[in-house]
Amino acid sequence: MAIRFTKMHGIGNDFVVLDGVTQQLQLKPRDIRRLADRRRGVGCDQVLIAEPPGRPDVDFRYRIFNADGSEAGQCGNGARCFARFLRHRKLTAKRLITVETQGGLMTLRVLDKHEVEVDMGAPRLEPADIPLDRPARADSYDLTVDGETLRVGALSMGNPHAVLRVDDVAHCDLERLGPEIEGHPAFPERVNAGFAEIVDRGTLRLRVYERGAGETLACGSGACAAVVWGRRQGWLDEQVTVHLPGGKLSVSWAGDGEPVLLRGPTAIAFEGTIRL
Ligand SMILES: N[C@@H](CCC[C@H](N)C(=O)O)C(=O)O
Repeated sequence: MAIRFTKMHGIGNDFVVLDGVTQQLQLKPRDIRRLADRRRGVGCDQVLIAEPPGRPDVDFRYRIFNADGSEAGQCGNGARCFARFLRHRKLTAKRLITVETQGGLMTLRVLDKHEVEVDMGAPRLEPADIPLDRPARADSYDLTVDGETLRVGALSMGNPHAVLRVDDVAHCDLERLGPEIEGHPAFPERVNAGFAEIVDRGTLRLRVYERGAGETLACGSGACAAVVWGRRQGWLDEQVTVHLPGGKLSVSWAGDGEPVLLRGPTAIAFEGTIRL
């Protein structure tokens, strides 16, 4: 099977994006792993697929697969690239696009040639919605990792996130703690692990060890989760610039029950065909 693809990235979080509207695609987890393989395939953190919607009030179905072949409910950087891809491939001419994901509905707003803003919906804080194996909702949770107790925030942005506050993100223990938090038994569907340094009330530095992909250069939903947790702790204002290894994103959140807005650039790296 020969598949046309577009290789994109949002500040270095990279994607193989596929048109499953005009192309017949039936990909198995091993095909996703092959596409994502940086030596044997195209290489990416996530594979994104555009499909026809399952309901009339939505423009497209937006499917997200991690490099390890698992399917995810949300990808913020991917959503921005997805909007640009839909217009680039002439699948739509709209600037305001509604998509459905496993994690819920999202609105994508194309601001100019490169910049896209995504309405990520309201964060979900109940343990059952994350999912997190804890009997009651709390501001932070104790997580035992390697005999050490970590105090983390946990919430869902349509996908699960744990956020840990660190003093210096450049020298935090992400390589050791990232995989331990990702696979911690308290998170039955695994979790994305964010390491956040609060610089001031409007600035965060963040690194994310992503579920199913390892450390990425940026994670949009991770940036939103870190801002939500930081704001609920009283450390951050409504508008926050999040600095990630690959660049910066803008996140704004008015507070409980309100949607999180994520804004940043998108890039097309190259296009081609791969035989699976
Ligand atoms: N890179 C993403 C998140 C991708 C999915 C995540 N690894 C998961 O499994 O939930 C983003 O920009 O949000």
